[in-house]
Amino acid sequence: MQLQSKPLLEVERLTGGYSRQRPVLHQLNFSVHAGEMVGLIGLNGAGKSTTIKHILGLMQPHTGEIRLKGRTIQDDPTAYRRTYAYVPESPLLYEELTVQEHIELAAMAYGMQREHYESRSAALLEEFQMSAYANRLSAHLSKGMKQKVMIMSAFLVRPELYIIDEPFLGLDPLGIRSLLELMVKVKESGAAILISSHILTTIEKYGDRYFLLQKGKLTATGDMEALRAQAGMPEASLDDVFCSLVTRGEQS
Ligand SMILES: Nc1ncnc2c1ncn2[C@@H]1O[C@H](COP(=O)(O)OP(=O)(O)OP(=O)(O)O)[C@@H](O)[C@H]1O
Repeated sequence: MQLQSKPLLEVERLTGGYSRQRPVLHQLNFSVHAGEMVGLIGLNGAGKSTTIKHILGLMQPHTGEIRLKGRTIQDDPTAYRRTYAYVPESPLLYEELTVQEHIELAAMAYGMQREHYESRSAALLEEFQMSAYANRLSAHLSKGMKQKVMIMSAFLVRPELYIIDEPFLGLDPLGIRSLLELMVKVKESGAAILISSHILTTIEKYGDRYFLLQKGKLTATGDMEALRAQAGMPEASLDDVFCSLVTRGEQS
């Protein structure tokens, strides 16, 4: 893949976390380009969600800088936030709103025109087998259905960057397939995807590059070939490379 010269997302020397006395992330440097899917991988507690919270602008870096399309969240908070859509690990919905109302809310937050929103939302509801539930209150949805609402809201607004945190666990097989197909489609149309997941066999099939986080530090980055080379395992799967690299990291 030909990478554009200017990355969409730039994370520079990011040190951050929940208290300045005990940072969780240490001097992270990475970038994500338009048209690529990057997998953020690491053991439980490695710092994946904390990294994502910093990128979303929910947490302030202790030191370092995060830029989306060249600007920080301080430069222009609205423009910064409209560049990405976020699918959280656990669905966060307003219990008293319906599926359709949630999707509408996302459209409004991103300033979408009504005609775009209506046709796209109908297509997404169909794709995720949710048309029959469009008017159901979110309080009455199953866990996977709630997750589908978050996914549909993100894909509705067609952002330049999708930030997706562990999406595969609550979804049924058809939902997973729909999500993966959509991810391929938006990537082909030039969007970037930063996805965090422990389901490495799936990530390996779709990812262009991977960032391996260990105890808040980036210990490996690159495509499968680069990771295999670092692990000294020329034919290995991402799963095997991951296990080998993290075991060495935990012992060091
Ligand atoms: N709200 C919080 N307050 C204080 N420390 C936290 C908080 N959330 C997470 N941490 C700590 O930050 C570190 C990184 O956690 P994080 O949630 O980023 O890991 P993760 O890689 O996303 O893990 P998982 O794969 O389990 O989701 C852990 O040591 C965790 O205990």
